[in-house]
Amino acid sequence: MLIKICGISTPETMDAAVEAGATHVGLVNFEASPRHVTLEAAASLRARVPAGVKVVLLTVNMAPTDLSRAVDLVQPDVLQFHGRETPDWLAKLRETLECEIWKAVGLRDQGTLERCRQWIGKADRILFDAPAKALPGGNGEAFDWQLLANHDHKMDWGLAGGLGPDNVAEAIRLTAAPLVDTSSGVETAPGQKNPALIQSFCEAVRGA
Ligand SMILES: O=C(O)c1ccccc1NCC(=O)[C@H](O)[C@H](O)COP(=O)(O)O
Repeated sequence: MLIKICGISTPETMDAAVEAGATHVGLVNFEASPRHVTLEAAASLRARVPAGVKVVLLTVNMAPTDLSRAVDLVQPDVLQFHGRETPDWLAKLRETLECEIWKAVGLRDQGTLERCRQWIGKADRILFDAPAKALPGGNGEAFDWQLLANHDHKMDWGLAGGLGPDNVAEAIRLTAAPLVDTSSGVETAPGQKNPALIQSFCEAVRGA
């Protein structure tokens, strides 16, 4: 089971996520987010992460030149896109960059799920999240997990949106998600990650 702790912004919580057994750690580069880290700070946090744990850099509608600087500086294992990026652009990045390309999609209804087929062969993984609200992600809201129950997935995927230590086991049971992602659910306030909650989340996933 893959576990992503997203929106890490301090060395202490990065270390806590790694020690708790996260397989992926997320860094948000989006100024409107309470979890925003500059590319320089992201590079410094990235340097603490041991081989074997994948670093995910999140961007929203980043210009191609800025993206290339971000990749050079942070050297992420995964780029996660939360904006209006097109399938063709992501496919091109997938061909040219060495990192994995993930696309986050706000899952509103069955129609959204069907339109997600457009990412097959264009992205390495799709991350089903709650529909965007104030932020494109990290809003701490769950969507209707029943949409994914028994769904015939044609590409790698993950589940995000309002997951925390108390509900992640139920989410896994209902959806059989191979990867779960949390941000707000392991915080005591927006942007304030808590090591004990990170540990509880990882334990709840492993116990599911
Ligand atoms: O976390 C943010 O602030 C954020 C801002 C802009 C784009 C994406 C963002 N987060 C993306 C994530 O992968 C979150 O972990 C995911 O949306 C789940 O968040 P939450 O519901 O708070 O657990």
